[in-house]
Amino acid sequence: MGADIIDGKGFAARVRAEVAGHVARLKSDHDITPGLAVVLVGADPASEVYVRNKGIQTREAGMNSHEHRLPSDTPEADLLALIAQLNADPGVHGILVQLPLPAHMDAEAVINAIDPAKDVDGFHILNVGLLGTGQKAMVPCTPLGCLMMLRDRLGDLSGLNAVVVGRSNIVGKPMAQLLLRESCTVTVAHSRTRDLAAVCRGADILVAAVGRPRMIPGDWVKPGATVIDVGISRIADGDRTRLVGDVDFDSALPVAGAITPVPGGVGPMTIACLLANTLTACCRANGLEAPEGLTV
Ligand SMILES: NC(=O)C1=CN([C@@H]2O[C@H](COP(=O)(O)OP(=O)(O)OC[C@H]3O[C@@H](n4cnc5c(N)ncnc54)[C@H](OP(=O)(O)O)[C@@H]3O)[C@@H](O)[C@H]2O)C=CC1
Ligand SMILES: Nc1nc(=O)c2c([nH]1)NC[C@@H]1CN(c3ccc(C(=O)N[C@@H](CCC(=O)O)C(=O)O)cc3)C=[N+]21
Repeated sequence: MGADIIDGKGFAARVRAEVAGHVARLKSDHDITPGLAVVLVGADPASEVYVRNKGIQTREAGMNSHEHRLPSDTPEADLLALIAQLNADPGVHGILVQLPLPAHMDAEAVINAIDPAKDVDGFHILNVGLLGTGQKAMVPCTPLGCLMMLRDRLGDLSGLNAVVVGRSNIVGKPMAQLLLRESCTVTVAHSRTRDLAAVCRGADILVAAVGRPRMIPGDWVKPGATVIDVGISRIADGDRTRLVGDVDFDSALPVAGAITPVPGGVGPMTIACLLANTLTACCRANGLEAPEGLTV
């Protein structure tokens, strides 16, 4: 026995192909090409990799990619001016400002300056409120990707015990909202949670979004549970480095029913969902129905 390894990389490739199909039809039927603008402030090497991958995959899906790189000492007013320009640009349907931002910037103010209809990260307060009240929202990419994998694996999620470890605005909280919408019984755990091991052992669905390498051992996993590992940490491995998740994969594998690997799990789905959200935003901006299955 042993868990099925959920192939996020393969799943993401299928989602991107589906997006590309819709993009081609938007072009042929309506002469519209979705456009995604990604803004990177500063030169964090990990962010550079993500932004480059996003650009490549955006173009592969047939969309226009607009990359804006600003120096780390850019005044906040200049970033807000760029956002205003992108908000007004009819060729830009999605705007993503890579986080974290430099400390001198007010990330909340920056995010809330984005036109909510173009907020493909789903971080704007309007989208957070729409999601929380069950209305049509832009849904954050990482939780959306996790939900797609869970639905694919489990079908109906209603009544299942879901534990989300982590309560950030970008992963933990929106993940909990989505699971609640699916009628799971949701527990959100965090750094103050008492007896996290016992809480995790009750989970039919365990989503780990903490950022502490391999903090969840196999004996915290309920036998047969579906484990979604969002965490990505770079650790030393001899004289090289490698990526690991929040879950200790080797000890969880014999216990879980299914588990996402790191890398190759949630990460690729995040980018695929960013493209899906850009397509959704573009359709809605043009008064067209967004394709089903690519959003909630
Ligand atoms: N695969 C992907 O596409 C993505 C991956 N990530 C990765 O996911 C991870 C989480 O990211 P993010 O949500 O932004 O992180 P944050 O640092 O914003 O949040 C971490 C959360 O983990 C909680 N936490 C910290 N220590 C513990 C502990 N010992 N026990 C239980 N909970 C704890 C914190 O609790 P408290 O609130 O009490 O401080 C907090 O709620 C990171 O590794 C990040 O790199 C992030 C985005 C996308
Ligand atoms: N506004 C904003 N939106 C984000 O969605 C956002 C962000 N800021 N800041 C940083 C985090 C992190 N993030 C990842 C996306 C893809 C992978 C990914 O594709 N990972 C590959 C590995 C990539 C590698 O090898 O480094 C994998 O897990 O297989 C990881 C992490 C999006 N984020």
